[in-house]
Amino acid sequence: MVAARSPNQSLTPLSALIDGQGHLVVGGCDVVELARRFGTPLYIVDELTLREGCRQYVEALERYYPGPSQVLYASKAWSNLAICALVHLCGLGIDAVSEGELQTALLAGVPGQQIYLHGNNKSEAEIRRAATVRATVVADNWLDLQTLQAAASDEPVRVMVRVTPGIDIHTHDYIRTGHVDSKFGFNLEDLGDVLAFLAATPQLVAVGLHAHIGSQSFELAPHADVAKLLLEWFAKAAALGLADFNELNVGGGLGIRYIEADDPPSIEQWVQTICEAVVQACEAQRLPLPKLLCEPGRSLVGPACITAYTVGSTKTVPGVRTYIAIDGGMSDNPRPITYGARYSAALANRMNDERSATVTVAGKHCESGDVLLRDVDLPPPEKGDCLVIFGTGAYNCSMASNYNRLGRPAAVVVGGGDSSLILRREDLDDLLRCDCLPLRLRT
Ligand SMILES: Cc1ncc(COP(=O)(O)O)c(C=O)c1O
Ligand SMILES: N[C@@H](CCCC[NH3+])C(=O)O
Repeated sequence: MVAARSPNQSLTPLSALIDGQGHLVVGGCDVVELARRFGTPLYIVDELTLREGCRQYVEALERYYPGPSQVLYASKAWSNLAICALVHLCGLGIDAVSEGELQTALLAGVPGQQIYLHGNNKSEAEIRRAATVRATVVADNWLDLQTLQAAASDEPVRVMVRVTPGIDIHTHDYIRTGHVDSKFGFNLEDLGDVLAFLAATPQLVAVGLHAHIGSQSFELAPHADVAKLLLEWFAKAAALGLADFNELNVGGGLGIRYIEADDPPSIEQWVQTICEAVVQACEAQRLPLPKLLCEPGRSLVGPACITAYTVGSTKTVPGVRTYIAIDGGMSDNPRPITYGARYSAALANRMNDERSATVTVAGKHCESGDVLLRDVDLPPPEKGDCLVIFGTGAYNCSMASNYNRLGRPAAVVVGGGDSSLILRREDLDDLLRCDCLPLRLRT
C-alpha cells in the first residue's frame, strides 16, 4: 500500500491517509473495506485522535497549572463502554448526566470517586445511586439539595454546586448554558443561601463550584471570566466553615473545526487561558489554588470519528441542485436538522478524484429537512460510493434515534491497522424489543 496524503489534515482524524488506490485510510484501516465488512452507516473512531486529545488536556493542565487538576470526559458527547474505558486509560474521569451514563462509566472501569453526576432534574434514584458509588453530585437546584440531604443520612455525600454565572458565549442558542435565562444551575443571587445551607448540613460535603457556559465555543475570554467569577465565592465558603471547599470545575465547551472556515482555539490555548486566570485570581485574593477540573466532550471525541455511508439514489432538480441520498441521515446525525450544523465530507473510495460536482447530501428519512450537507463539492457521486462525513464523534451517536424505524449504526474503533466493534448495529429484533401487542389486538 502506498500511503500518500490526507485530504485535509485539519478536518480528518489524525491518522488519516490516502492509499495507492485513492482510498481513505484511518487507523491503518481502509475505510471502504470497513464499510464493506461492518456495513453502513458506520461510526469509525480513530483511537490515536481520541488519545491525543486526552493527552493534550492532561499535559496542558500539568504545564500551566501548579495545583492539582483533573480532566473529566463529558460522556453526553458519546457514552459508550469502550470510549469511557479509553479516556479513563488516558487518565480522565467522567461527567455523567443520568444513571445510564453513570452505569456506563462504572462498567467501563471508572471508579465512582472519579465520576461527577450532573442534571437539572435528577431522580431520587439517580442521586441515591451516585451517593452509593461515591460519585460527586453536582447540585443544580434546591430539590437536588433536599434529595441529597435525605440520601446522605448514612454516609456523607460529596456535593458540588452548579452556578449560572450570567456569562454568555456566541454559539447556537440551544447550546448556550451560562446566561441568566438558563434552565441549569443556581443563579448568583441564590448562591449565598446555598452555601449557608451546605454549611448547616454536615452530611453534605461541599467540595466546590461548577459552571459550564455552552458548547462549540471559539472564545477564550468568557471561560476565563467564569473561573474568576466562581473563585470570588471561595473565600465566602471558607468563612462559612466549608473546610472541603476546594474544587473549581470550569465545564467544557471548546469548539472544533467542522468546516474549513471554523477556527477554534487549540486545547492548549483554552487550558492555558483558564489556568492563568485561576492562578492570577488566587494570587490577587490570596486564595490557595483549588483543584481545577474541566469537562470537555466535543473537543475529545468529535474530531476522532467519521461516519461512513453508502450512496444510493440521486435526484437533479434542473437549475436548482442535485440531491444524492445516503443510507443514514438525521437519525444517526441529528445536528444539521437541530442546529443547522455544517460538516465536511469526502468519497472514501475516490479520494484522488476531482471535486467537480456540487451536491446536497440528503438522508433517507421521510422529512424534507433531513439533509446532512448542503451544496458541497465532491467527485460526482455514484451509487455505491462510500461517502464519509468528518468530525461526527460528538452528539451524533449519543443523540441518534430510531426515526422511521431505522436501526442505529454500528461503531468501530480503529488503530494500528486493527478494527474492533464497540457498538453493534441495531437489527429488526432490537427495533421491536420494547413493543407489546396486547392480546385483544392480536388477529
Ligand atoms: C455540564 C456540562 N459539562 C460539559 C459539557 C461538554 O461540553 P462540550 O462537549 O462542548 O465540551 C456540557 C455540554 O455542553 C455540559 O452541559
Ligand atoms: N448536543 C449539542 C451540544 C449539547 C451540549 C450539552 N450541554 C450539540 O450537538 O452541539
